[in-house]
Amino acid sequence: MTLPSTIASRFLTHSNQLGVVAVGFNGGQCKKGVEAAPMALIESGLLTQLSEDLDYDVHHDNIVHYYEQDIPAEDPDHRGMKKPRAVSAVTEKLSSQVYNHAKEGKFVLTLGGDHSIAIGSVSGTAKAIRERLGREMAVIWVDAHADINTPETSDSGNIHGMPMAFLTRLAREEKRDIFGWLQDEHMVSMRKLVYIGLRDVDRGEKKILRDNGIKAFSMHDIDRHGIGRVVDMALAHIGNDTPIHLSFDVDALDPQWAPSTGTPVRGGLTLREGDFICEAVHETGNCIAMDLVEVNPSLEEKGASETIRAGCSLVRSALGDTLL
Ligand SMILES: NC(=[NH2+])NCCC[C@H](N)C(=O)O
Ligand SMILES: [Mn+2]
Ligand SMILES: [Mn+2]
Repeated sequence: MTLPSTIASRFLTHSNQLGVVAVGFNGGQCKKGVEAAPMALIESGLLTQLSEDLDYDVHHDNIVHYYEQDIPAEDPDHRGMKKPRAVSAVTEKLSSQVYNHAKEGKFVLTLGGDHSIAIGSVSGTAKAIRERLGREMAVIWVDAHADINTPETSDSGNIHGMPMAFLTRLAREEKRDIFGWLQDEHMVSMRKLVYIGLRDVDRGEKKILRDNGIKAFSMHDIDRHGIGRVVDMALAHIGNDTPIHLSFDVDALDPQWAPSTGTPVRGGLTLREGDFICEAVHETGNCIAMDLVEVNPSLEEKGASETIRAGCSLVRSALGDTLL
C-alpha cells in the first residue's frame, strides 16, 4: 500500500535524527571572522537547545572543520575566481560528509562559514535524495543576494557569490581540483530553485534569473504581498511532495537584526519574517536540510551576540520550534 503523499512526506527524514556539520570556512570571500561562526553558535547553546528542547538525537563529531590539510598552498586565481582550489577542496569534503548523514535519512544542519559552502552541502543532499528517494530536491535560498554569478559575470571573483551557478551547471569547470568533481547527481534543477528576500542582485545575475525563468521573491514582493503569501507562493512553485533544502544566509535579515555579516544590505527581513519562513518550511514536513551561513562575529562586534541569537532562532524555527 502506498501512503497518501501528505503522510508519506512526513517520512522524508527519520523525524528526530539530526546530523550536524560545522564548517569554519571563510575562503569564498575576503573578510576574516566568518570561520568563527559555528563555534559561536554552538557555544551559545544551539545544539543543546536542539536536543533538550526539541528532542533531536544530535549526531555531531564535535569538530569545527577547517579542512586545513585539504587547502592547497598554491591557489592562483582561475577565470577570475579567488581561491578556487581551496573552495573546491573544502566543498568536496563537505559534500561527502553531508551526503553520509542525508543518505541515512537524517535531517542535515550545516553551520557555516561563508555561503560558498553551499556547493558542498546542497550537492551532498541532492545526491542522497536522488539515491534514497529517487527524487529531485528543491532549494529555497533565503538571501539578500542571488549568489548565482558565473565566474564571468562576477565583479568580485568571490565564490560565495557563485554557488548556485555551479549547482545548476550555469557554470562548469572541467579541472577536477576546481569543481570538476561535481557530477550530474549533485545538481539542482533551476525549476526547483526559489529565492526569498533578494535586494542586491548584480546586473549579470538579473539576466540569468530572467533568461532561465528562475522563481525569485524580492523584498518588493514581500512588501506587496506580505511574507505569508510569498512563502505560500514559493512553496506552491516547488510543489507539495518535494524534499526541500533550505539555505539561509543571515544577511537576508535586515542589518538591524543581523549586523555582523560580511555583505549587509539595508531593507531586509525582520527576524520575525525570517523565523516565519523557517517555521513554514518546517510545517511542510518536506524539509530535509538547512544551511546557516555568513554570520561573522568579528564584524560590528556590538551586534555579534544579536546576530548569533538571530541565527540560533532561525535554526530552531526550521527544526520545529513553535511560538505556542
Ligand atoms: N553569500 C553572499 N553574502 N554573497 C554576496 C555576493 C555579493 C556579490 N553579488 C558578489 O558576487 O560578490
Ligand atoms: Mn547574502
Ligand atoms: Mn548568500
